[in-house]
Amino acid sequence: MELKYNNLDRTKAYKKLKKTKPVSLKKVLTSERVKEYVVDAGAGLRYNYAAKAVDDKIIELLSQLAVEQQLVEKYRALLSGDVINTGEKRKVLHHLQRGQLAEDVVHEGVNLREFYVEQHKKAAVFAEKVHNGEIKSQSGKKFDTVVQIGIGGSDLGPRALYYALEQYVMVKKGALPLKAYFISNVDPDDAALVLSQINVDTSLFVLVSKSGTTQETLANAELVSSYLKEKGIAQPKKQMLVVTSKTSPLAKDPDYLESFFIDDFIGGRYSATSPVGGVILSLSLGPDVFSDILDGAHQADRLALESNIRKNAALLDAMIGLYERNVLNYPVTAILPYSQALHRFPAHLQQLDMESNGKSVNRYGEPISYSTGPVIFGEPGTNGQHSFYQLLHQGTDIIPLQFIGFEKSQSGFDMEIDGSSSQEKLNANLAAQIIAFAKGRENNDRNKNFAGERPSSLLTAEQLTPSVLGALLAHYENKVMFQGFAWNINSFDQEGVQLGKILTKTVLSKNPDDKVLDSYAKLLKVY
Ligand SMILES: O=P(O)(O)OC[C@H]1O[C@H](O)[C@H](O)[C@@H](O)[C@@H]1O
Repeated sequence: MELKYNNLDRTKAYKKLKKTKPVSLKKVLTSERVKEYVVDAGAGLRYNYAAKAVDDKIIELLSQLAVEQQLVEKYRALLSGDVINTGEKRKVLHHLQRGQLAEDVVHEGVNLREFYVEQHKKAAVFAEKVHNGEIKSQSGKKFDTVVQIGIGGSDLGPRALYYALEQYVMVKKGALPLKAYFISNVDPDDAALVLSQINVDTSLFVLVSKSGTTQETLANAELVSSYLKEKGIAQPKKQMLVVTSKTSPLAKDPDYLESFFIDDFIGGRYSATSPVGGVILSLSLGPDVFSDILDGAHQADRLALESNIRKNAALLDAMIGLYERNVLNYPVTAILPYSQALHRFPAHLQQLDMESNGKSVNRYGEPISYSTGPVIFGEPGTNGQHSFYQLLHQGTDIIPLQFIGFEKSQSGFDMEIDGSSSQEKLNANLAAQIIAFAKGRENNDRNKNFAGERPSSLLTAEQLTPSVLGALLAHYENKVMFQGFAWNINSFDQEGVQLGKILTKTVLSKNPDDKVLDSYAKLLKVY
């Protein structure tokens, strides 16, 4: 099928959506709807949209929009290796890291699925050798710690996934194969704190940079190397692994203990299921756990091919999000996991969503006249309830909410206090919030009045397991992708991060040609 890339405001369905009347949650949210408005999101994850301000008519128009913008067809084209990242003229192949859904993608004579599988296997074999003591530290000891040095996509996804499963693996395996730490910020206090907490003699370091040129990561690698030398480790690179692309300056250095490769077709924020996440997660949690994450992600990727919007959780979530952004004009979306293990997951989604869809030009570089990606933020519940929920309930803006919740805890550590377990209390809070936001409560005292009509969705599963986590990760990646297609933007480049990098260089050269920049640099004692 021939693909057409049209701006959102040129579609018929969008014009019809603009004319629809808002749906009242107080009227439509029934217990039947809670049971019916559910879609399988893969690996036991379910997307419940009963408390979203949509009805059958709006969903039908969202479905028409998805058809008109050829969203699933564009996803298929992406899977087949089309150059979807038009800005950088690149294929977009993160899905291929976790399984094949289209014909082989061959680039310059290389079957890329085979290349990705080979790198995953290499990471698994390496991790096993570290775990069984075949690969030891320079002083002949077994490694017990792994530290990732990377930033942005080379940090946020892997870090969020590690914390999401740390407890789960400790309970399942009795102990973590290796404990993981992360150094990302060029703020020297970040590295200092991590280094003060570990035994460097038994620590492996994973230097992760797709480009191999990121200032913060290279500075931290040097900082760590010199610290290791100070601590008597003669060859720091022999305790360091590299994850990078084959074309990066880091790829050529044979002194590192081992190197793992990705390619230009895996965007940083989409790289958690590549060796960027795979090396540290295989070392810290085990290759079996990483493989289950890939499996869950693949299940979600497969479901995202479904053309019926009511059976395609990522597509439905994407289109409801678009309706909230472009028709209801809500500028922010909150991610609220009722799971402490997901405490870094909103931070990952901030990059995933905002770096992908924070764009003002279409894929051809032409200005667009409608809103694109929302501001994303979030914190786990119930902590957030005691922090910013005041604004969510009674603030002047309506902020759509994305709840995430699980029936069971990961640890099983719990007891009944005042007639309920802590897990029951957690989920009672979650259920209560959904209703409080949707239905509100009238009070003659305006200060105590809850207007309600604040929409939310709920992603839920029995437990946060590796495969559920993989499905959750892929669900959001695919949601962001579908929204980008619908807005006709390129979700896979990030030119917006460049200007700051360029100006930083001019400051560090101690001679910026902008006088105001010079004043700020002096104020901050850069020179
Ligand atoms: O992996 P690297 O090449 O070091 O890149 C790390 C990060 O830095 C860049 O500035 C981009 O904004 C991110 O998308 C990227 O993930």
